[in-house]
Amino acid sequence: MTEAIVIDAVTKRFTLRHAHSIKTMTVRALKREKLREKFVALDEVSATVDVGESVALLGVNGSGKSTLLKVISGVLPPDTGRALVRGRLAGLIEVGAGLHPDLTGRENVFLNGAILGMDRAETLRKFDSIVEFADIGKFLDQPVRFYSSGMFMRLAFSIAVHTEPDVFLIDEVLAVGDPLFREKCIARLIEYKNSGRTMVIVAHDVTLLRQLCTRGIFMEHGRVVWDGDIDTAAELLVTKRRERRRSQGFKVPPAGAGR
Ligand SMILES: Nc1ncnc2c1ncn2[C@@H]1O[C@H](COP(=O)(O)OP(=O)(O)OP(=O)(O)O)[C@@H](O)[C@H]1O
Repeated sequence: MTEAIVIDAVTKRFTLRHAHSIKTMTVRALKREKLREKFVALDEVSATVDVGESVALLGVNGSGKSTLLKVISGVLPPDTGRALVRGRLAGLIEVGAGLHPDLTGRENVFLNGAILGMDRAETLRKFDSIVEFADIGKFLDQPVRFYSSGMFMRLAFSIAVHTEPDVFLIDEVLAVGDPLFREKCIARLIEYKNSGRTMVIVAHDVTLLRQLCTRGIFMEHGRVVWDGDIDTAAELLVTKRRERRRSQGFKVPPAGAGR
């Protein structure tokens, strides 16, 4: 099998600042408390994804999923280790990622298309199809800053999927927008997957992840704790979420009672 993505011992640290004003800085300094500290968001993460695989990244909030996708996409450089991607890459990593707020929908199709590797001729050829799928109608010539979050996502998704990427990275974007469009995106992603391309998707919706992926990577505190079948990864997520809610003082129904 050829590898589409290689993640090799990736570590990423962030600096957390505890003081954001001179006043709190002074108070903390007088109390000899730290003004900042290093936080490890990814801790020696390694994994490979073969061409044609659809992989779900799961974990409770803050476990490092988005950071890992950003490193894979090249948006964020790792501190140590490396991530390699083979072929054309498209990432929907933050809502509206790649769209410029001051440009119109039409202009963004060309700009974002180019960023994602399409030349003008290819964008022109696909333009009508992109606009039709995005269903932004009369807003096409409005700056995208006036779009609703659903419209924003529809356009970003439509451009990205029309670039026919070899590797598609998707972070939570399907949580935005109306249910009909979501269904349309899911159908498109299933088509994409069946065409033998590679996808890594982050979502909190376990049913969706089961629909799209057979493999799940479960992350906790920036480490991979499970890399295997999606059902085990999904079970882990349900269990960890329950534990987290319980530790926060919420009453949690027993396992199996309405996930
Ligand atoms: N730019 C940043 N500066 C400082 N800390 C950051 C930054 N980006 C992420 N973090 C921290 O790194 C940790 C991992 O964040 P990340 O967004 O990767 O988690 P996640 O698993 O995707 O969470 P969620 O499910 O909430 O999206 C979090 O504790 C987050 O606060």
